[in-house]
Amino acid sequence: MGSVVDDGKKEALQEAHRSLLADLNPTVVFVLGGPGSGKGTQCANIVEHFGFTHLSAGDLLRAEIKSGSENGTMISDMIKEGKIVPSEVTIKLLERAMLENGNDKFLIDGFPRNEENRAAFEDVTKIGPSFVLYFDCSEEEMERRLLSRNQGREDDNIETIRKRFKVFQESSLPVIEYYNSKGKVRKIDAGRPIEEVYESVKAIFAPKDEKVNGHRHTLMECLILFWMKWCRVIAAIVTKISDPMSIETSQINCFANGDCFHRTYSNAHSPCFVGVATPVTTYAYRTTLSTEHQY
Ligand SMILES: Nc1ncnc2c1ncn2[C@@H]1O[C@H](COP(=O)(O)OP(=O)(O)OP(=O)(O)O)[C@@H](O)[C@H]1O
Ligand SMILES: Nc1ccn([C@@H]2O[C@H](COP(=O)(O)O)[C@@H](O)[C@H]2O)c(=O)n1
Repeated sequence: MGSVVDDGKKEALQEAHRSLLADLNPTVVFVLGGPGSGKGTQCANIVEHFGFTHLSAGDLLRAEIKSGSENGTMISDMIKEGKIVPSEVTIKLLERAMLENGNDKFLIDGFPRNEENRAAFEDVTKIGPSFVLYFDCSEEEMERRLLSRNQGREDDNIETIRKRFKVFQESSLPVIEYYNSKGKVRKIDAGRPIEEVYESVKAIFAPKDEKVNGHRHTLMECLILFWMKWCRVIAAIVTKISDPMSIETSQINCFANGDCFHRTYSNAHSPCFVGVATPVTTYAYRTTLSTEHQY
């Protein structure tokens, strides 16, 4: 046990860390879903393509046990029982990991696991998630995955798995419902093969700028085409005035029909279709408002 002075120093250091983190004001995405729903697997993909840092609360707790910390035994006992470790411990680990890493975009996987986790994190760090990625998967499928995970985890046995499912239903789902009531949940059907799940994940993380720029660029193309066709008509009219016999009907037709411009943007799911029509061009833009992404 530390002295009062040591405790005071630790508190001051903790406060300094908090204020640094608040200044950093990182983007945080909470990644939630039942045990074995594929959170870690998909986080690895997101890290690779979207520059986030993956922080798994479970991994941090397991590392804390290995480090020989004074909380090690308590954490180990909780994990074996599938119980949720007190927020204070997990939040300190998360804060430290965020500061040490230095990135400003984090996927926080497996946290908040209950209402206490959620309220304490927001209260202490003053950070709210940009959104919550929720991997929805049946217990049957999750059980199958966990029993064949083979990573030597002490909690991947049928007895503990059942306890973890119960904790997820009773404590974690209400957190997802809380964020859903704030419009922050992006729900993914996680019962599909890894690549298919990632397609849905990707659609959520794809930078909006890319879509906006793509949109502008296409509109610009439309305007250029439109302008070029007017130039050709004007040229044809001028030619006709100067030499009435020289014009070919194709010069007029190409304006009316030849280069109708169709461009669609789509990514598979239920599309919302927005079309803008001009006399000579049709510009079509599809955005995906996949119902899957709404909780
Ligand atoms: N879509 C999928 N289809 C089949 N197997 C999958 C899929 N996603 C992940 N898996 C496999 O299932 C197991 C559990 O996946 P993962 O560790 O990503 O889940 P998790 O949600 O992070 O679990 P936990 O909460 O217990 O840490 C792993 O062996 C992984 O390879
Ligand atoms: N916020 C959290 C996250 C995890 N735990 C404990 O760790 C176990 C394993 O978590 P995974 O996300 O790696 O599956 C979990 O069952 C809890 O015991 C926690 O307490 N709090």
